[in-house]
Amino acid sequence: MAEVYFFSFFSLILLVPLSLLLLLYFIVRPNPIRVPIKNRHVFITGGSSGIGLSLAHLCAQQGADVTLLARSVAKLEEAKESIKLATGRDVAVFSADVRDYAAVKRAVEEAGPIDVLVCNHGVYLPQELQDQELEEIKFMIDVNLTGTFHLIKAALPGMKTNRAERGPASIAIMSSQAGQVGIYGYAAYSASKFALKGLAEALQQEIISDNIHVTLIFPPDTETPGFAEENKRRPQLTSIIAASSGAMKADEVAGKSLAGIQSGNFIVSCNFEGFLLSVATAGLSPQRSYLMAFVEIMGAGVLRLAGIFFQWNWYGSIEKWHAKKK
Ligand SMILES: NC(=O)C1=CN([C@@H]2O[C@H](COP(=O)(O)OP(=O)(O)OC[C@H]3O[C@@H](n4cnc5c(N)ncnc54)[C@H](OP(=O)(O)O)[C@@H]3O)[C@@H](O)[C@H]2O)C=CC1
Ligand SMILES: CCCCCCCCCCCCCCCC(=O)[C@@H](N)CO
Repeated sequence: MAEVYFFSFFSLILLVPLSLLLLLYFIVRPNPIRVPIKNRHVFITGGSSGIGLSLAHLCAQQGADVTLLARSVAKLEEAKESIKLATGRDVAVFSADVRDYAAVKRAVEEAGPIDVLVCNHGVYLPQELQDQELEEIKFMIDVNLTGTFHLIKAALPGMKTNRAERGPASIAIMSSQAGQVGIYGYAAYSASKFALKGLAEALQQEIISDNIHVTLIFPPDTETPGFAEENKRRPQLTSIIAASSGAMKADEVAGKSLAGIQSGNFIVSCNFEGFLLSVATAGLSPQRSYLMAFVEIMGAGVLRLAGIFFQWNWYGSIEKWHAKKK
């Protein structure tokens, strides 16, 4: 009798999760992959400042041929010099606006076939939608979303050429934690960053057979020149809600990003809150890791509850803020 209980106890707390793990081990897709960086052509937009610049340093340190694209020539030259000084490596730079498809195409063609494309450029101008000028709304959509389309469309033909001999390639896209959950003051910005997830999921299915792997990165508030500018105009409630996730240094975010790209992870989170967010918003995204798939399945209910608590807290802050204003 005791043995029967013993067995059913074990089958419940051990056998069930173990068979789930085993099942996941066989069915997760796409299959796990490594994307090498050394001696490969890494093309980074917005590589002249902040997260992109940190990432450029890291890639050059690891022996990649780095190309940077941004608008300001002065900032590009400064970045080029700082990377040469730190790593001894020459970096190619192109001045173009990602909103200008012809200019992007010219730069990408001149730069030569890309192995790792990092769409990191981005602009963020927080404000309540009611008060925000349409021009600023369109600006964020045009740079963050349409600019990313421009880049990928321009780069794909070169990335596909001779891919079999060149090994696995990567397209990494910089979203934001505000691309996983809508945040006060970010109506346009969040929309532009959420949209990147749809783009990434669809694109991965289209290019998996070309051995090109998509990575979506979701940083929290990060200390960069752009963030310093943002802080001058950020609505108080935006800061209060965004503070639910700890701020990071650009170097830390770049480190997480590069590790995620090299592991071919579809979703890359950067801090603990980001990890919780990625489990809470796993949805139908591809998952290469059977362990992460397991965590997502087990965590789904609990993290929905955590999410409800976060909203309770945020709506509490909003209520208090309005009460104080009166
Ligand atoms: N810092 C943060 O708190 C967070 C940032 N992110 C995202 O990370 C990315 C990088 O942010 P961060 O490092 O703060 O950015 P910065 O503002 O410090 O730098 C932005 C970079 O993008 C370039 N860029 C901007 N607009 C264009 C354009 N139209 N065409 C070409 N290049 C452009 C800039 O160069 P130039 O101006 O010369 O064109 C610069 O190199 C963005 O996508 C951002 O949304 C996500 C979460 C948090
Ligand atoms: C279920 C568990 C939930 C876990 C915690 C959720 C915390 C969410 C905080 C979101 C912060 C968004 C910051 C955006 C930063 C950004 O993009 C700007 N700096 C502009 O670039």
